[in-house]
Amino acid sequence: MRAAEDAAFASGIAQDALMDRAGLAVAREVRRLALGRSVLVLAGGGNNGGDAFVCARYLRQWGIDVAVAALPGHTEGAAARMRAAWGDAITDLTEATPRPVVVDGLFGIGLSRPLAPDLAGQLARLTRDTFVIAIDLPSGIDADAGQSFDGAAHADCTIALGALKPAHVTGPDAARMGHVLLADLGITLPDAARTIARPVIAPPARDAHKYSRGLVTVLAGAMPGAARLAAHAALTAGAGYVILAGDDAGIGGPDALVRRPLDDPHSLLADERLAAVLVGPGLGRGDAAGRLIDAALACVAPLVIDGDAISLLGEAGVERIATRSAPTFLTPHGGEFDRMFGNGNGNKIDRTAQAALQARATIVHKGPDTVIASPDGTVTVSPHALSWLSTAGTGDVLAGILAARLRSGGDRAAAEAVWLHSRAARLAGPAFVADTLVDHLGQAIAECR
Ligand SMILES: NC(=O)C1=CN([C@@H]2O[C@H](COP(=O)(O)OP(=O)(O)OC[C@H]3O[C@@H](n4cnc5c(N)ncnc54)[C@H](OP(=O)(O)O)[C@@H]3O)[C@@H](O)[C@H]2O)[C@@H](O)CC1
Ligand SMILES: Nc1ncnc2c1ncn2[C@@H]1O[C@H](COP(=O)(O)OP(=O)(O)O)[C@@H](O)[C@H]1O
Ligand SMILES: [K+]
Repeated sequence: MRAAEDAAFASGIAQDALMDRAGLAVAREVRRLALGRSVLVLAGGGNNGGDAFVCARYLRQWGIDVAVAALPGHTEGAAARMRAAWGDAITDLTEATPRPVVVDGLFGIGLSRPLAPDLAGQLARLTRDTFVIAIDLPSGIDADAGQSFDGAAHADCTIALGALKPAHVTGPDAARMGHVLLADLGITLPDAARTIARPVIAPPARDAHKYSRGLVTVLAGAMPGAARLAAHAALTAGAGYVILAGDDAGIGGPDALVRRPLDDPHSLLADERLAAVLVGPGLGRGDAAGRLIDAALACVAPLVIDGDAISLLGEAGVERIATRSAPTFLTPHGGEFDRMFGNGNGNKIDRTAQAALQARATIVHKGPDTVIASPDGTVTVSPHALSWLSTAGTGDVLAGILAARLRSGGDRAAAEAVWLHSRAARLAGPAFVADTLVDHLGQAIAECR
């Protein structure tokens, strides 16, 4: 964001003009959300405070009852000019009284340390039982989502300026922001990371047949129900032909699934028509599992590695995956990710992007803030999954959808799969069972026109 702002300034946009855009964008939302209630604007000493003074000035101009409480500020620069342009009463934070709507313009991306306890106390006093609108970020939150600080503010609505920052979409503080709105400041941004969007999925070609649509083989292990769930999801998400291979794979599941024994995995996986192989759901962690993983890594088809297979491969697996000739996709939850890539520093976006480069694989790092990173540097974040997804088996369904999308989705397969999975969860409503997700995939796909 700072680099993008500097580039905007270098191209001739004045800092005051940019701050005016920011403050005006916030003021418009405050006017809309305040519904005639009186407003208290809190302004910090930096540019976040500058935005706050601009916001207060517009609100006053529009006839809204607005008061300002501020921290001491710089004596020069754009923020100081905005403070001067306010030209009205400013109270000290300690003397301010709460109002029904509070605009938090104390700190944004310039926060460099946790809030001091007395400041955090004042903020808590002024924002308790009020409707809080945060400028860029609730004050006290680390924009890079690298760490969580005590005493940070919360908001009912947060207006992200120019771009979403990592903390808006990932990490524990995303839950403190309320509804996040993005204000376009007209700044050109680098193509760093994107949030997920509804994909476009075309129907099969006129001359499609089951193999052209994709033959998917799912390897079953100790808990065959999980593999069956994944295979059923693959079948429903658009694969032409799904083989469920396992010694105990014959019971249950749709009749359209083709069952095969797993006595010779190498020859099973040598089929040139394979669009994808999936290993991991319910695999178990014994010797048999290790042999299946070896066979899967050795095959020349695109490979999805999930669950137990990721845990079994662990750190030593990274190099083995990186040297595969065909594309590899990993779908770890947080624990599995750490087992393979370590519990390093940095936010989830950076860690996942780094892991994708290391393993030369596309990583779908799951959770409430699923991050998809590809070895070509592309990063997509899915920040709004339904928390009802936190139930056993939903990951197996995702792995199956991904395996199905590889043939037609190519580079976009992982984002397609995550979107369809998330959408199916919404369609399934609250408190669903993982199996039910599969029933809603058809509707989710129908929406992708
Ligand atoms: N560039 C632009 O023109 C535009 C920028 N925009 C806006 O600017 C925001 C970023 O502004 P910013 O960089 O000035 O930082 P900001 O968040 O106001 O805070 C920094 C001040 O707080 C201080 N400080 C830090 N931590 C502290 C703590 N715990 N407790 C106490 N003090 C602490 C720190 O001083 P320090 O002590 O660290 O030297 C510094 O004085 C951004 O989020 C967006 O709203 C938009 O208007 C578009 C135009
Ligand atoms: N709190 C949550 N909010 C949104 N999505 C979640 C949450 N917890 C888990 N999920 C999603 O549910 C799925 C769970 O996968 P996983 O942990 O592998 O479970 P399992 O192995 O039992 O299938 C993932 O797609 C994950 O992103
Ligand atoms: K703020």
